[in-house]
Amino acid sequence: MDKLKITGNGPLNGEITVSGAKNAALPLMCAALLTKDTLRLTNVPMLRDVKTTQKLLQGMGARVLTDNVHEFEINCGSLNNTCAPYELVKTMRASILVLGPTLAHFGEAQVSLPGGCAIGSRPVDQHLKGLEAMGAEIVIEHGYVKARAKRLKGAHIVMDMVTVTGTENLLMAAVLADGTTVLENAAMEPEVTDLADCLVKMGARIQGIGTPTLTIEGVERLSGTTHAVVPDRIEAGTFLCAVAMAGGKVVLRRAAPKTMQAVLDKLSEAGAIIEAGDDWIAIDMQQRPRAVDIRTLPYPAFPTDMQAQFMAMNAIAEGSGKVVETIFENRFMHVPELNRMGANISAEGNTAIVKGVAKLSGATVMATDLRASASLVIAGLVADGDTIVERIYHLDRGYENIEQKLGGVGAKIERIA
Ligand SMILES: CC(=O)N[C@H]1[C@@H](OP(=O)(O)OP(=O)(O)OC[C@H]2O[C@@H](n3ccc(=O)[nH]c3=O)[C@H](O)[C@@H]2O)O[C@H](CO)[C@@H](O)[C@@H]1O
Ligand SMILES: C=C(OP(=O)(O)O)C(=O)O
Repeated sequence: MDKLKITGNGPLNGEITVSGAKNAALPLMCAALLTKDTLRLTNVPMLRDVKTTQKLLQGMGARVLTDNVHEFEINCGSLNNTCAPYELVKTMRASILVLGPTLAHFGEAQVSLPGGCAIGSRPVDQHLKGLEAMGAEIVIEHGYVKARAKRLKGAHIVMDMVTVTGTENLLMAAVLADGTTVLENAAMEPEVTDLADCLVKMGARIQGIGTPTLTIEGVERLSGTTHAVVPDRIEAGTFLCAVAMAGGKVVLRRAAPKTMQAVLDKLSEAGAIIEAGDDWIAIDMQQRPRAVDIRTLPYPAFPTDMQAQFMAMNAIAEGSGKVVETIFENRFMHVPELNRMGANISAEGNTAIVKGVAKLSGATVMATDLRASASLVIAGLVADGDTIVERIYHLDRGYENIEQKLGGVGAKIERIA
């Protein structure tokens, strides 16, 4: 299994191009299930999760053409199977995103229940509750969600909590429903907005995009379109943390600074000089970072997907920072691994206190989720000696060419097969 070897190598300088967002690309690929026409997506990141979604759609009978760089053409005109099997769902929870569009377009869907994962139990009750409110008959049998509805009906749905994929699933279901659906307490994440914008281009009628109340007037059919995936704010944030830790001056190209204000504010608070234009962000860091307090919350507040990376930054910062994780109940797996590298972090419940140390020391570490793995990679950039990050298939789920991108700005990082 591949590993990454990272050798602490001083400041980072140069430019990095940000990829399209994983968390936007996956629902957008599933949106192709809503039309018989071709959906053409550009700026798709080449990631393991994208390949898994491709396999999932192909297994259902979709035709998927890709240049294997960043473009996909997906046509679900001859879909012959409405099932998402356990073998694929277990490797990628986002597979649940086929449920809403498949049910809405084909009148039935079977999706393996995703189950828990390393960061939490992650139930999908809100997805199911919303679809039932729209008239779907749902049973759970043999580990599968089996849903049926001749045509979904518009409904007024108030979600119990802010759920990103829950909002996306119900939005994709509602666009083809009979009548008007109101989704309240909807997620406002930029990836939800990106999906909604693409659906509108396909002919959907959606009001309130980017707000917590989405009003969707169902239409009879949607058509194909071309859509560019929004830049990945989490990948961009990860690189900014790396520079905040290692020092240096880096410009991120093809970024979307408007989608990451909370993260940019925290980096400024840590002492980084941040400048940004429409599609670029420059970071200049010439000092040791100052520790910052963070509390994860739904967008536009600080994202849970950046919590581990900020924990790594706090680990070598001046002072101490309090990190509160309010989204997932088990998202501190990086704590013991960072401590193995010499960090001083104590965690209890959903709160971690990070006392900054002057230096980390390289070690062999591993993580069982994506962002935890990313935090270990950037910690390795500032540790003495070599850090070996094992089990990097997690990283490959969400980062495109991370070793080339960081290597391009001066990091010493290599993949060991
Ligand atoms: C593919 C994708 O976009 N993944 C993102 C998405 O995950 P995902 O959409 O799975 O996360 P949610 O926003 O749904 O989860 C938020 C919280 O709600 C809970 N919940 C959710 C649905 C539900 O039916 N019942 C329920 O209890 C979850 O367990 C969690 O505690 O948003 C998360 C929160 O920003 C991010 O960390 C993930 O990177
Ligand atoms: C938790 C994440 O992804 P997923 O929802 O795909 O597990 C993530 O991107 O950090």
